[in-house]
Amino acid sequence: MENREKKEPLLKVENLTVSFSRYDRGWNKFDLEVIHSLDTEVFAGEILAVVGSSGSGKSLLAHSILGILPGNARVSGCMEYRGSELTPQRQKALRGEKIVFIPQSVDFLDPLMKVGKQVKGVRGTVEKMKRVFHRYRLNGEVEEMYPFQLSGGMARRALIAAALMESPDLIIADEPTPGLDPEMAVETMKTFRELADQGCGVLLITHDIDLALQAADRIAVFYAGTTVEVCPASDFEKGKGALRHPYSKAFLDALPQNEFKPIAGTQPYAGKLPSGCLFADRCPKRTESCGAQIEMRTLRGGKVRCVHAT
Ligand SMILES: Nc1ncnc2c1ncn2[C@@H]1O[C@H](COP(=O)(O)OP(=O)(O)OP(=O)(O)O)[C@@H](O)[C@H]1O
Ligand code: NI
Repeated sequence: MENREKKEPLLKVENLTVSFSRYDRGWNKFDLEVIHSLDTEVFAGEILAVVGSSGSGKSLLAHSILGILPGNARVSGCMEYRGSELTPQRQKALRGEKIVFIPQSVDFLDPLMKVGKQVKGVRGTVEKMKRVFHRYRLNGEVEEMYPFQLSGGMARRALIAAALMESPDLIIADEPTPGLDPEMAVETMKTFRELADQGCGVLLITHDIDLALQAADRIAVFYAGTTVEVCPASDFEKGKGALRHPYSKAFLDALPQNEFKPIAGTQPYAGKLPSGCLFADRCPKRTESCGAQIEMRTLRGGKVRCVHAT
């Protein structure tokens, strides 16, 4: 990945903003901005893990790229795939074929269609399906079952299997491992690594930082709907000192395997965001300069959105 800077990314998201129209108690319409000035890049051959607390905008980023946001969502900013704009037409043409999605919710399975048919999809072959079924320990009977007959773990494996039936260039996996036994979770990461080594780009959204560290090349940290840090995965392994943003450091400290020390306060609500740094009210380094708009900047081989990071 040394030449990454010189290469063109497979996927580029720049200045993405997503808002939802809502109605308040007086039936006045207002916009709730849930993603703000978000940038992400995924290169061919790499796994980028996206981490961050619940509600930080990870799934909405995935849905924006795929073009599957609900009708009341408004999107602005720039998304490019292989150097040209990812228009709704292109999203539709690429979705499920060159850009595959492993959704966070197993509700994405069609309840009225047999699992085998769904996994095989339109273009898959029976032979390939049998191979993928075998790899994900789904036996022949599962083919004939309907989603409601599957356990949570089986449904999750079926979603992964369905994505692997295609020959994707970009895989977007939204929390693919909860409900899987550890062995299957490792198998899934192995599959992603193999696909990345063959030239795919993988955007892996996860709460499981250990798993992310095992698999990912780079890590993007989200907070309250924006990217606060992007860095090589090895920086997370080195520990707090190698990280750049105070939130990334606090996130690492809060993990059970570390100090298990939660950060005081809560992530700000989308309707009540502060004007400058979104983390300022919980940040030990806060000063007056945090009240201004903070841009992402390059620092020590990564990127950070903080004026104090060194
Ligand atoms: N359809 C919607 N209408 C209004 N707000 C929404 C909608 N979908 C998501 N949001 C809000 O957008 C924010 C980001 O949601 P998102 O699902 O992307 O979070 P996430 O990082 O994936 O969280 P989790 O780790 O829990 O999956 C949340 O505050 C959520 O409440
Ligand atoms: Ni999510």
